[in-house]
Amino acid sequence: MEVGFLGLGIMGKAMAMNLMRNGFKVTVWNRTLSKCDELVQHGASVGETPAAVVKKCKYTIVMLSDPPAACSVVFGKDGILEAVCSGKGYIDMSTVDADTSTKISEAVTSKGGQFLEAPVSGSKKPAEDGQLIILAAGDKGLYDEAIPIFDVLGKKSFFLGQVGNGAKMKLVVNMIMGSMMNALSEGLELTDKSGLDPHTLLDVLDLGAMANPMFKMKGPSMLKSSYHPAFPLKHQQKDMRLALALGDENAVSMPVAAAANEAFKKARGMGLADMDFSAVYEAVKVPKQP
Ligand SMILES: NC(=O)C1=CN([C@@H]2O[C@H](COP(=O)(O)OP(=O)(O)OC[C@H]3O[C@@H](n4cnc5c(N)ncnc54)[C@H](OP(=O)(O)O)[C@@H]3O)[C@@H](O)[C@H]2O)C=CC1
Ligand SMILES: O=CCCC(=O)O
Repeated sequence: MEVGFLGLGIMGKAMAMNLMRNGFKVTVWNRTLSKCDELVQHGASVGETPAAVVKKCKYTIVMLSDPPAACSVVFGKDGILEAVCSGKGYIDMSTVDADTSTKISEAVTSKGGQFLEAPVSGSKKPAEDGQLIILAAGDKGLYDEAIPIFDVLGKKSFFLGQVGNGAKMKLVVNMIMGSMMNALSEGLELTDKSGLDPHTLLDVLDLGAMANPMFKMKGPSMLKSSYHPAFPLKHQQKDMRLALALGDENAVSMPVAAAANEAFKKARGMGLADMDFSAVYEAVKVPKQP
């Protein structure tokens, strides 16, 4: 099966490579075109523009940073609206809000194309290993056709109904994740400042009901101040912002998430936007006395 892939950041590169390893022919495009080179070495073709990719491929997958990026490849010059038509499937796997997804869906379907949103849970390693969790919504026919793609990219896919539902579910999941990361950061700092060993806290947490892969994986590197990005902090803050807007829309008070968002904003202000989201620990730490 031939698929197009737009967006070769941390996730897109891993996902496109995985598709190629599993026998898919892939045509890639990235705003910074040089990022296509490594994929070309592994057998990918390059499309000069998003429109050129859609023209060539029956299915096009998109994995871009945020709502403005997702919109730019659709509505911009040489964007997919210039090529999408009946018989073309457009699958946006970026994390965006429901309004953005709906706007893109309406534009694609008005040209006769099919649209599916399919944001994912799971980070760089699950993307490399085909172990993502796919939260799809939109055109059920396209979802069924895309199952061979999702089977390679993920360990489980959910079809959640109308466009917007996948985006909302993803934002809820990441809102919880961001709040948990803040709770862990505060716990590590409190342990340290109380004269206890934060490594012991990680051991205790890992043995009890709060044990989880995220604390187990991120905790030790946080204690080394090592924040090589798997999930960039700027994207986690974007997700908190979009989740809080969803809470606003539905009159759901979320003081814990709001406080976590403030910590991610503070971390961005400290220049940590491109570090892993666990770098929020630096924003939570009590400043050392001179
Ligand atoms: N990293 C993770 O663990 C996970 C991320 N996600 C979500 O997946 C999406 C991608 O994440 P990730 O790969 O980490 O992000 P990266 O920051 O690594 O990559 C972002 C991609 O978006 C492109 N881009 C940004 N702005 C524009 C624009 N205006 N026009 C065209 N292209 C643009 C970048 O192009 P360029 O190379 O030119 O900058 C790059 O290809 C995000 O929505 C994120 O929230 C979801 C699950 C896990
Ligand atoms: O959106 C990013 C999610 C990262 C993860 O699920 O580990």
